[in-house]
Amino acid sequence: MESVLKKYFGYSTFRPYQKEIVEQILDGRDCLVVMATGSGKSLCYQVPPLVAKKTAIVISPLISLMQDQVMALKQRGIRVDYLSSAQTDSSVSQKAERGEYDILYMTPEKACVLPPSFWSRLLIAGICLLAVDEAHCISEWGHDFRVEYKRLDKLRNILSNVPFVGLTATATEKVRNDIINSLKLKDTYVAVGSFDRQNLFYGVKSFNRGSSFFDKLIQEISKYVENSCSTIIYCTTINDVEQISKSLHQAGIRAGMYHGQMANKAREESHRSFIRDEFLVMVATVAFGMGIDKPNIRYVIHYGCPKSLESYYQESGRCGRDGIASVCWLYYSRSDFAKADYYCGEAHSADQRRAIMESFICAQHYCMLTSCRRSYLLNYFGENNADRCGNCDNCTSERKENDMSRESFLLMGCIQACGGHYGLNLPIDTLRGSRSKKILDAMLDKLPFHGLGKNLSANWWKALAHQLISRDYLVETVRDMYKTVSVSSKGQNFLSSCTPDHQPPLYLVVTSEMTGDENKEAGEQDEELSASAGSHIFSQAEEELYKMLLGERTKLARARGTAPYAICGDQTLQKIALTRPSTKARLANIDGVNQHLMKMYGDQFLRCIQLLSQQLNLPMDGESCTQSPLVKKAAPRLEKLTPAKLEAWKMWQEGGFTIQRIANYPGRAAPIKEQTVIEYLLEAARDGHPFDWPRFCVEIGLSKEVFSNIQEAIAKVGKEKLKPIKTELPEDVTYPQIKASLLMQELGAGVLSSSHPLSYEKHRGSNVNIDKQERSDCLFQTEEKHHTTESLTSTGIIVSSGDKNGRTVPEINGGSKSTKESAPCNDDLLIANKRRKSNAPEAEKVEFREATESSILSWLENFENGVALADILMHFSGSTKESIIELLTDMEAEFLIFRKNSMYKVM
Ligand SMILES: Nc1ncnc2c1ncn2[C@@H]1O[C@H](COP(=O)(O)OP(=O)(O)OP(=O)(O)O)[C@@H](O)[C@H]1O
Repeated sequence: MESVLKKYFGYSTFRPYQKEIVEQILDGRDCLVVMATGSGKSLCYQVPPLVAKKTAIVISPLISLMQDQVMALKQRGIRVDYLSSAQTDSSVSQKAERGEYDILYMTPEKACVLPPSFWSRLLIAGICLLAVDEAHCISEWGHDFRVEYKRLDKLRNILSNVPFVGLTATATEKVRNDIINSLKLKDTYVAVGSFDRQNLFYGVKSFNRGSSFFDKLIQEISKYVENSCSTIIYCTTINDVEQISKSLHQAGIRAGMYHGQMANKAREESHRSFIRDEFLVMVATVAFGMGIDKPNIRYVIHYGCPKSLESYYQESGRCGRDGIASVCWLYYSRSDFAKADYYCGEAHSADQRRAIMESFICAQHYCMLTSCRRSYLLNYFGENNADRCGNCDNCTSERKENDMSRESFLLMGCIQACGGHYGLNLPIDTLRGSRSKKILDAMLDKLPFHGLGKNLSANWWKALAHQLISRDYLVETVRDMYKTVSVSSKGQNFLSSCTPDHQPPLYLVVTSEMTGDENKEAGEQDEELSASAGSHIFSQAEEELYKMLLGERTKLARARGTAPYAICGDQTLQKIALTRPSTKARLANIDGVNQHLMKMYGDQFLRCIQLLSQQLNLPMDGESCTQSPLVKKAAPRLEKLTPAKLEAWKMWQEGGFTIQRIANYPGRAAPIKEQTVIEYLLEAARDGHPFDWPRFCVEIGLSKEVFSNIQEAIAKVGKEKLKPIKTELPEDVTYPQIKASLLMQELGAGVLSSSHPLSYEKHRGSNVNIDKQERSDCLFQTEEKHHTTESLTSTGIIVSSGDKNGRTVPEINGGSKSTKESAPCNDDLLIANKRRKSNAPEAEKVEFREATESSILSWLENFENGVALADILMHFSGSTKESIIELLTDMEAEFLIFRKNSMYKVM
């Protein structure tokens, strides 16, 4: 599976859940996959056909979406096509029947009208799965119901033994059950991932439509365009789409339009040009939503409050799908909130109308929120999250708070006095002393609150009301088409502790609506983020190189008639700009570089990298930054390490040596302490050098349990001093373990994300010499457990020592001796032995083996999880180090092997 992943997609690791899902599908099990937008659901159905060498059928709701996917997959060397009314090539169907495709996309309409003979022939040729993408369309409870989806159950009878897979990014419990029932899924493996899109910044602003707002918006968008970043502006009306497009054109920004009243051809053309980066801004209605799969959209603007949080999540989910930090701003004005009637017009029943109203109210609350936006969004989808995400406007900006106890008392008191029968307008008008007919008829002018709030604007009071709603002092209830506002029990408690002269303090945020600064801050906050998607990880020259590479990729794509992102992703180009590989092997090892890319454009890329790097005076094969460039928070310091530290780090990270081996390395004048080696390594990690945390945790015995104990101790006594932390912990917890935990905490997202419970479950086994029990609960575990220590004792041992040049020289040790007794410096061999599959040859015979392409390949095949360079050198001791490395390099460039975490594996 991993070989397929690297070979076709260029990635060396699966994202959370992907591997499990692929395994289940390959086992023939039905699956329901509910994972965030952009989380990589497609890969779950794209990998199995390449592993099983049978066709995958994918049902997809939109022709344009299928065409995009087909275009991108073809660039990966995958045999793929689609069937729909738009398909002009009549041979596709026959080729499909002969099993000539890895993946065949089709619309639900097409799937339902294909004759039984098509399916029986395909069954004979071999089908490995039927995937239903955007599966929420099957449910009337979903926000995008499509009646044709309901008829897909017919296929279940025809393809009774083929695993069915439903995939969606938005599905409530009700919708999930609907999908399972409608598709007749059996014994379903349900994978529900987090909805959190960590790389997205969420922000909201209220605004006044007008030229000053437009000017600011255009300035903002220009910055993205200058940095070759794509933007989508979602509007709620066609009128807005046209007006904004016009303003952009007048400002000299090329932008496309997409809405329901455009002719099909014009819409397709617009979509096509955007996907191909022919223009970088798309102004659209929600018609341009589901399935838009351009990975490098950096900015999504909502111009007006969306109709529901579901659609907001879907549309903002088009942003940053490649995982690079991206920005979503929502601009709303109060007039948007009056659109409830308009949206309710779509309803077919009273229930549906209520559901639409409720969704719309939640979207309004999202707009007015003063607390963490991500937390609110995730809660809405039933997921708990920390109170503050640190990556939304409410978490990042310093908000001024004032004591608004008197105003809250007046507003809640007035709402209460009005009997809780009205929406917000009437109580607020009463407070502001209105003498309108409605107020006089209801005798609200007789209330003691009448006129007490006339010094503040109606919008000010509404902004206060929304804060009180979001803090549960007030509740909104939908009755038929109307909503009413009343005081909650929390609000009652507050009121009962108030007198007209005294109210307990109630600090609330002073929002821009309260200060009347609506347009002042439009888009200002993300200025830093918008400057350039990758600028924080680049030097100036590297940034220049990155932009040049983007340009070269565009040229290449135009020449091939495809989209630039289909050649390779922005993230891959970022890594190329950072590392500037000089050889095919180094280029091939970059995440996102697949075999097809190497074959088609490898030489061209290498020439271009070399030329541009020379122009910019950048050395080739620069230091790579493995801290994810996606999350802005953890930018590496990359300070210079002393030679001793750098050497230790290189031996460990690149050479695959253990800490013990480095401490006792024979080439050293005198051994150093293992603890010193650990310090060196931690320093390298802190300085942003690539670092294999899972292996490190295994080596220092930092289990999940120890890690959480240390976290608890830190929470209790702080992190300033080590001693108090140590005192809090059981005696066997070591200082290195504490230091490593502190550093992991400090480095944050990039490191700790891998401690997700699932990745912990996934990473079993170990490649170092610690006992079985210890290994079983390590925090980060990287390898499968194939061998126990016991099985090693029967193995013949080669003890390695090194000559002055660091070359390994084999020595013979008795075949029956225990590993532990036999050698202080045989860790590398232990690594290899432990990784060997149970059917691997029993004993190492001491021979001076020669390395050839085939001898290396056939030996590596015995090691499912790969072999470190040191092991390979030791095993093929009949060849020189240089010749072995040259061979490995060639094989890597040819995609015969691949290197992951310093281990070489057969592809
Ligand atoms: N294991 C991986 N490593 C790196 N990138 C990946 C991996 N899996 C998927 N991706 C990339 O993530 C991006 C989003 O993936 P994909 O289109 O499958 O998302 P999705 O979950 O189907 O989203 P949506 O529901 O919004 O359509 C793609 O550019 C894809 O190539």
